[in-house]
Amino acid sequence: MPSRLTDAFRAHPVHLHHKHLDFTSLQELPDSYKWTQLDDHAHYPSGGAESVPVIDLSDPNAFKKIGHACKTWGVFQVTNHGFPSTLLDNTEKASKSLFCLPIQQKLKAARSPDGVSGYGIARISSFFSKLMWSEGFTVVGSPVEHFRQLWPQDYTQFCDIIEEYQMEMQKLAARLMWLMLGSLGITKEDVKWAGPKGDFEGASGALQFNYYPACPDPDRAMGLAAHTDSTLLTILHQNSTSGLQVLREGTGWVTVPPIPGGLVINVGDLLHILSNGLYPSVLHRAVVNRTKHRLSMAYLYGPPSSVKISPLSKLVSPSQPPLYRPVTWNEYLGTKAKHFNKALSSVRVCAPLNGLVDVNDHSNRVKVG
Ligand SMILES: O=C(O)CCC(=O)C(=O)O
Ligand SMILES: [Fe+2]
Repeated sequence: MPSRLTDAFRAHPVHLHHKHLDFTSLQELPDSYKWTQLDDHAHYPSGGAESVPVIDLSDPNAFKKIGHACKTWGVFQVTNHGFPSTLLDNTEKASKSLFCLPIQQKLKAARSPDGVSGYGIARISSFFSKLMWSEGFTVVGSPVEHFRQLWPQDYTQFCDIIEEYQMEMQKLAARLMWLMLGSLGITKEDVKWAGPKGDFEGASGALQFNYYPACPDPDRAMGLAAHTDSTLLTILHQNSTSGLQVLREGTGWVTVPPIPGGLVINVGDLLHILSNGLYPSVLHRAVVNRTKHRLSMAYLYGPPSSVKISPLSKLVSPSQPPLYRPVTWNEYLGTKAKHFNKALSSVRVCAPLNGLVDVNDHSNRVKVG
């Protein structure tokens, strides 16, 4: 499967040059990194009293709380999720040591224009005229090829950590899928592609490490511009520096504070489609910090490559017609590579019925070029 996901990216090359990545040499924010209000959603206020729900997975009411969080926020944090904490620590250490390598070393593992794995700037950079204050590393499938270039002597220990991380994340993602779908009344019979054991056997994930160095002028810089994820769901671990923000209708940007051992769960575009628009895929971004670096690790979870994702039949009725046409993950990634934040509207077949707001129509408020 990973090779199929790789194919989707190969079909939609992104030509980015990676030469701006030596942040350590920059004492001042260059103009090419200075974002204005027009470049993003800077005109939305930050703050507000509301906060993203935190849900303890050992709480007997977790199920109900997840459904409510998905409907009203499209994002929540989980604690007591059972993901091994030493594995989180070791993976964070591995990615920190990756980003701390000299730039020339990191560039040996640079992502090629038509590739998906490797080191480089955010793929969404091509939609913006300004550069983002971050660097990234993506792993799809085995990391061995790139890790050998980064750490010729001791790459195997890093590979072991990452492979275990992918395996554990896949298990947690399947569990979260059922909690999120179950809240909509969806059972294993309704999702044939979840496989006979209901463990989403053929599903797969990409691992995205993001590093945001301390920035001399954080108020004018942008770590990662506003976007939704092209996934079913995303599981994000962040280090102790805050920076992730989600856009809350009527409130503005809300910071998702790091909580020790907590994981952030986002509804992605494909779960939005599957839920026939009931769960919004949350618009989010990362801002940067003057004195502290920030690190995040996102597990981007998607369906098997052959599966067409469309609104689940239980969620469709004459009064709730399907809002989206069926798409595979690969097709959707292609649409995203072309239309970015307008991708969801481009696969929509039906306008929301009277009185229903299309929670994901960001097209009128996102500048994409
Ligand atoms: O760094 C973060 O908190 C956000 C990362 C993110 O949104 C992504 O990798 O898609
Ligand atoms: Fe994201």
